[in-house]
Amino acid sequence: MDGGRAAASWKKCTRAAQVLELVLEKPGSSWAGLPSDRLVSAAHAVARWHRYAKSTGTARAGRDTGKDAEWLKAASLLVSRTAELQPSSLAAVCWAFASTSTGVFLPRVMESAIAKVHEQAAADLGRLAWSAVELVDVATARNALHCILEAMARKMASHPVHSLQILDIAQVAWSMARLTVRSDTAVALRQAAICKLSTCSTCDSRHLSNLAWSFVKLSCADEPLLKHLAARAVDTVGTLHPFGPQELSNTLWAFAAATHAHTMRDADVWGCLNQLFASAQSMPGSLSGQHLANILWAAARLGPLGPLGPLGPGGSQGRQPQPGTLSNVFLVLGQALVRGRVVELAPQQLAAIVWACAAAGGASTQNKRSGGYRDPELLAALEGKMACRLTEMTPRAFANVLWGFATLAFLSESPHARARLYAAAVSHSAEMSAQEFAITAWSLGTLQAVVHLQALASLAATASTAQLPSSSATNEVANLVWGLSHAGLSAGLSAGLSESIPSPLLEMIHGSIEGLAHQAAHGEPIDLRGLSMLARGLLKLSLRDAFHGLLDHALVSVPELSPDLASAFLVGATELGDAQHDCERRVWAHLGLGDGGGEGGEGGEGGEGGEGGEGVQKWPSRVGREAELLRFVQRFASRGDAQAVLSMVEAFCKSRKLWLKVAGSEKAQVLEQVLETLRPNSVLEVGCYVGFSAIRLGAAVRNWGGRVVSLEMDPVFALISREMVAHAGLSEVVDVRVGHSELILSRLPAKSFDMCFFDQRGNRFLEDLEQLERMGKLSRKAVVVADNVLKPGAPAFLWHVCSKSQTWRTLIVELRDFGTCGVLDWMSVSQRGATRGEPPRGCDGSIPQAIQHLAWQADDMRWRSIDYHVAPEEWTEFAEYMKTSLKSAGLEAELRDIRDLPLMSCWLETAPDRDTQTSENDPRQWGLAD
Ligand SMILES: C[S@@+](CC[C@H](N)C(=O)[O-])C[C@H]1O[C@@H](n2cnc3c(N)ncnc32)[C@H](O)[C@@H]1O
Repeated sequence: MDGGRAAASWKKCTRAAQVLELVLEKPGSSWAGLPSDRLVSAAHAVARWHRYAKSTGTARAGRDTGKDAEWLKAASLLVSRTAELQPSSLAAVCWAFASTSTGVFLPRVMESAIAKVHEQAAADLGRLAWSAVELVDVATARNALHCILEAMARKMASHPVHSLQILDIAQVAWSMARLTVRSDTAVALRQAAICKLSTCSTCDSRHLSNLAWSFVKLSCADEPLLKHLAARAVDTVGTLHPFGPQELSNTLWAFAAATHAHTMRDADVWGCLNQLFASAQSMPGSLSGQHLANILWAAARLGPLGPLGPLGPGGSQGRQPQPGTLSNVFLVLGQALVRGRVVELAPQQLAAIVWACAAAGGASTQNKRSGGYRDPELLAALEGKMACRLTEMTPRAFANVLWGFATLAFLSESPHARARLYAAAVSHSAEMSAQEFAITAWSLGTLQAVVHLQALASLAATASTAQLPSSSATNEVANLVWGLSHAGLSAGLSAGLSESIPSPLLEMIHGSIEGLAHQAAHGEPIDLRGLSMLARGLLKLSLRDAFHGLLDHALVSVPELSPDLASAFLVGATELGDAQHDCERRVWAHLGLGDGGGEGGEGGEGGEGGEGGEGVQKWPSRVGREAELLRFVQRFASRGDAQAVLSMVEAFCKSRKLWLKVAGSEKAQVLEQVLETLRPNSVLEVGCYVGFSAIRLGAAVRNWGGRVVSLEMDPVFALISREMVAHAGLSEVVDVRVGHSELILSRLPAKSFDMCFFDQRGNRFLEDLEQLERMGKLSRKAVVVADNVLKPGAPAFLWHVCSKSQTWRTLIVELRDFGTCGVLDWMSVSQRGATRGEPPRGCDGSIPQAIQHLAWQADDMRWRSIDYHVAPEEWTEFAEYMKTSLKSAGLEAELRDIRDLPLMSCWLETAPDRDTQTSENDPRQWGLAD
């Protein structure tokens, strides 16, 4: 408690203290001789003293009034005299009993007080309501409160609202919220509160926080109430009654939980919340674990557009965040937790904090994007505490914790601890709601907890229909299906898994697909991310009918397919090979893009005719500059001249001062060097974009009869690439395939690759590499070249190929990125089949925490660069941070001068050992024209 308030309370309590000493400590005091009104005053004084001692935490009284023999004597005397007491005395005695833990006497006096409820003044009704909460029997408490509310309603109807005090309103509303009593009186009370708040000059912070908390709990905190509360709260900050820890925690919780606060975005309300967060940051040591949990939850829930603004880059680059920012709230309060408060947390509070950390940047179960506050020390502390309380966690807490850990990509370093948490979550899944069940499936899939996912899948087989998502909840169905499908994929089981899908789940999937038409007809928003997850999940589970149904319905109901969804459809359409449904053509037509050029075909004839000419493709506006690039190339590079196409792409970037995400300049030299040295016959590229590097790879391997497969998840880019490749005269060498690597790697023709170029999202590098290895799609001495392994980075992949796996030998080359004002970057060149020395000690196969953290930061930065503009200086700072952090993990560039590149030829073992010589150059294996 702060000094100001303590002093004020002290003054009020001086008399109470005197009475206490006089009455309770005087030996031989005779209660029986006191008249009833004196007894009531004494009870009042004792209660006041008790409350004061409790709230200040001072045990000055050194006594627990609830057990004090003298007080108990007085209390029982009061009970025996209830018939003599006036209504207001009855209310005072109830209040005294409720305040002094002498609840055993409360029911009788309350009964008498309720019998005279209509004679009570408004202030007494407030006290009575407050006291009713202390009744042990909840039904009796609710009945009493209903009587009090009725009396209050009458009072409000017959008296001017001004006659009520804020305290009376707050007490009644608080009691309703605590006892979950719903009544129309709540609305009248809210109006009375608004009226009082608009006229009173200062308010006690306790009343404000109680009003906010209670009306939000009663679901009737409307916009005017929140605005008035915020205005009074701002006046209160800095007065004798500033917000203490409990008031801060309750008020911030209430504003975050009130749906209006999210939509109204009122500058005054935001200003008030900002001040309250600042107060919380100024007193981390006074906040209990519960307060910290509430405040962090509120900070996350108010979202990146909230009073504290978006989660800044501070956390992701090891910078100290600015005061008054969301990152700083998490930093300051997170440190308070790590420094000892975690031990106080109940399981639900632990779960709320993990959830808050993950949701802080705007991630939700619908949207896993950048952000989140990922402090490994805090997460490890929370996880450690949770490990001791697993049996007390509710199913909801498990779902929240797993979602948080999956979103923050936090895997405990102890496989044992991890497995215990997952197993406990699965064992509680039978009691989970549909939403929790679906989120748990998604989380276990993301965390790659294959064994536990399989256990969950078998539980889904016996789950009650109530537990499976309703078919209208597309997002939940998608989370569930995608999560389950991930178990199959990771375990290499995808085919045949469809048989183990329980029929209620199948019905639900079909129901949700059929619901699309209804959603579209009623103008309800369609969750495209959910649909693409569902499409990928169905494909991986080989649920052909459902996939077909989804495709058919989506083509009718979704006006614009997202690239992700369209590419999943195209992968599936090719696989279904269903001429009758003509799926592939319909998807391309839906994208407004002719027939998509077919597999490895020449693509649509491009731009010789110039803008608007016949046969010219009309590209979607989102690919404006890529379409312009294609027209530029078609216009200025001679057809069939691959080198000219490459030069024109670079010229286009220079002339337009544009940065295109292509591996040009020094990065191109690394590719050339590997190609020349290794002369690979079969090359796989993941991430084709506009085909720039695919053309470079194709032009090289054509010299020795090799082939290139290049994967692109965005169908429109894939089509542009095909046109670029065709213009370069390489359609017979380069096969551009549409699809996300997650889906398409397993669908590539049965052959192995001598060289791979990874240029997709860095955090997929490792997953894709492991999948290729599992499927035996790499030749024995295959080389994997990976781009952007410093900026934004691919730490988990680097750690795997440099430190963990014994089968890879890696050279890291430091160079300048193409077109970003020369920001530093790394490319890695890893060769398979070369054994290195002993594995690092203690290496049990799990990714070290420091690497996991860097991987998450890399992903965060990548998303930020997609969502917002990231300036070159910020990239430079990030690259430096990554470099230092990777160095601490033992990962460093060995080749720093691009002129030393020829040295690579000594390092690479040439003439890769090929496993499948026979089939490699059969064009039919590649889906290319003969
Ligand atoms: C950096 S660009 C590739 C540039 C290209 N390699 C070049 O140098 O010309 C990355 C591309 O990869 C695609 N992509 C990202 N993740 C992918 C994945 N998992 N599978 C297939 N394509 C992916 C993106 O759509 C994007 O077009």
